[in-house]
Amino acid sequence: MLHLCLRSSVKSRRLFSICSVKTQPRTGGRTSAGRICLNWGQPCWRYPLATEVSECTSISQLLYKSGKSIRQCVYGWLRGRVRTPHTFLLVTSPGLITLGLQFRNNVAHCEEEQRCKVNQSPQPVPEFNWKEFWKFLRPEFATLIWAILFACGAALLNTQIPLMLGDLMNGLVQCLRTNPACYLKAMKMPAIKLMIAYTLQGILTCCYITLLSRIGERVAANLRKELFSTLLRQDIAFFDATRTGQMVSRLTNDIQEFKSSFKLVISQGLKSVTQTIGCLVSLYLVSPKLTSLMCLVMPFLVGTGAYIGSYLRKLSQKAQEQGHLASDLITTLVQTWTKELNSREVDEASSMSQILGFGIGIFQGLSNFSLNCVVLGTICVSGMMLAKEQLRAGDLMSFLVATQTVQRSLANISITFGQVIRGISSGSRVFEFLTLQSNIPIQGGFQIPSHVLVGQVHFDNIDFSYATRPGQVVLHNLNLTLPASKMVAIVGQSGTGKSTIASLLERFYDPDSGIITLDGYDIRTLDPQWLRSHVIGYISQEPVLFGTSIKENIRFGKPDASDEEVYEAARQANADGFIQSFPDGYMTIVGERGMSLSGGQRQRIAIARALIKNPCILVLDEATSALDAESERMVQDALDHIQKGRTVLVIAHRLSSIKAADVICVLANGRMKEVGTHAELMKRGGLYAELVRRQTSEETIM
Ligand SMILES: Nc1ncnc2c1ncn2[C@@H]1O[C@H](COP(=O)(O)OP(=O)(O)OP(=O)(O)O)[C@@H](O)[C@H]1O
Repeated sequence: MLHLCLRSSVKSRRLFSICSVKTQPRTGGRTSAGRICLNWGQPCWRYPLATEVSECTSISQLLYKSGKSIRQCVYGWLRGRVRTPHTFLLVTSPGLITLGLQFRNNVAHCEEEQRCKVNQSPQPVPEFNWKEFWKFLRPEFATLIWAILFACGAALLNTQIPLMLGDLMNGLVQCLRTNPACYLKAMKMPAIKLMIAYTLQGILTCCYITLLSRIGERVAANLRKELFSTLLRQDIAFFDATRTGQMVSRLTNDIQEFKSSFKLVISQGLKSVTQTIGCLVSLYLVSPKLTSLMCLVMPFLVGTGAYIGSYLRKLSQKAQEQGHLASDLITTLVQTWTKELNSREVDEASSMSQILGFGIGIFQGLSNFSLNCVVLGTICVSGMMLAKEQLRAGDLMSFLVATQTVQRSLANISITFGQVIRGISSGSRVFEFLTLQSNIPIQGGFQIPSHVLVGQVHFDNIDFSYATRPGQVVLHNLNLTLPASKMVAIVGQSGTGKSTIASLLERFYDPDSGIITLDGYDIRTLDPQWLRSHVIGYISQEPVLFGTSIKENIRFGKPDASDEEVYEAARQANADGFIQSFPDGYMTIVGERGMSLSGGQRQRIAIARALIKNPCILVLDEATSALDAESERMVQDALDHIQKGRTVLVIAHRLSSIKAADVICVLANGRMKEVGTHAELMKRGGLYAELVRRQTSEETIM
């Protein structure tokens, strides 16, 4: 068995397309029938050469014939005559090896990024929802097909341009050798062809980039709108469990990343793959010998570059983290101005950045050096071939331009691989939120006609825990009745579940067991939107005002309210006086979250907002506890005034404000401990009496 490799002294130019040949030698260097092995490292493709080999008289003849045979095979395959993937693999395998290396590096890098993200938040990355993606892509599908066609067209033209350049050069050399006067004539046709190719390529590039950006932007805008309305439809339990930053990140970063990846995969990925394959075939057709040399060198160079690149990326990530640490420290120091800026973190960040700079310098220097060596090597080898007339000057030019196109395309494919993985992760996160279903619908259900609505509420054997803390039972077997048009107060120590009762009544959450009824109807059968916007008026300790005018803030309670209704609600809430005293009156802008108003003024606007919907049930959740004595008196006056004729649930810390309640319920550890009027509970001398006694003595001390 004879093994010959590329570095053999055989001179035939066609032999460089083969890596090894295995034959059965006869005597005297003659060969018998055998196989030629197209071998790139490991034995892989075998191409039988029985007839030709049997005619060979020497190894060199055999090699010559085998090279020719493979070339014929390539041409044959290109013309669709030979149905074998062997030759295709021969041409593309070095590229595939290179891509494999780069892909491995990119995947490793992305996995690392993923691990970092996972470390920050223990959420696993969900699966990409192709069905959901298709819903958004379908309206743009026709445009997408055009974009793909244009991108492939541009790529195919790119593969032809080096060959055209070669033709131009060959024509030119030929003309200068034979008859320099015919220079213009010789140049004309190839130059026109090239011009057409350049123009077409430019138009196609412009078309596919425009179309892709149109598709990307439309899909992203639709995703954003749909995601936003899906988030709005979620119940409060979802917002308890999800960080605001996480939602904002999905609405902005993830959609942005997904859009960029989508565009990049079509524009760069598709184009680069087409260009790489096309140019490799062109290279082989121009010179199999030079192509084989290139294919030996390139995987090594690109692979090494990819390894160094991934090391530099890691280094850059570390330098960035160190930079963040240093800037956090600087922020702290700037806030306090206490210490000298003489820290290890800052020095560490500086030295890491310097190492990174050194690494980048080495990398760039090495890549410039090696790529220039490749060009020089190609010119040297091709110079010999030129001298022996095995190659023409134009072929050399085609070869160099096509090699550069392949290099660029391989680099782009490598970037695209990483981007695909990042895009799929971002898309998965977006679609995960898009397909969320709320446990409590935002609207839909029965609405009790207003003429029969009396506002009697009953909590029957309620058990409840928050989903985010399933181990902590907040309400145990709670029974509570809010009689129609009466005032019920709930008191108890902090954290006993008072506000939770109000949240259950508004149906922000559903109880784990038990049932809450309004006029005998289970509130789960009622329309939640109607319940919140027409039946219940909720006034909390910290009212939320929007950064718009006072009038709009009040009207928020009833969007179709007339100006007169707004003024009437403000009068009932004791707010009209101070609003009129402002230069802009009802058009006064309240500032972000109402910060340009006092606490008492904010609270009275919130009361007016609750009143404008004329609710049948009023929930006052520590509505006056954040106010000073004067503001509290004014707000309390407003509250006393508006409570008449409504069912009122008061949650209060200041027990003096609920003495007049029809029923006072004392809650401890989520259980109802005492129920009665102020007088009854004081007489009983239990928990309520103890709370009153403690609060009175605290107030006396103050
Ligand atoms: N969204 C939530 N997720 C998880 N646990 C919660 C949530 N809201 C309240 N809790 C917990 O439920 C328990 C009852 O809270 P709740 O706000 O109902 O108490 P409270 O009696 O109104 O207290 P305070 O008088 O201080 O307002 C507390 O232990 C609280 O930590």
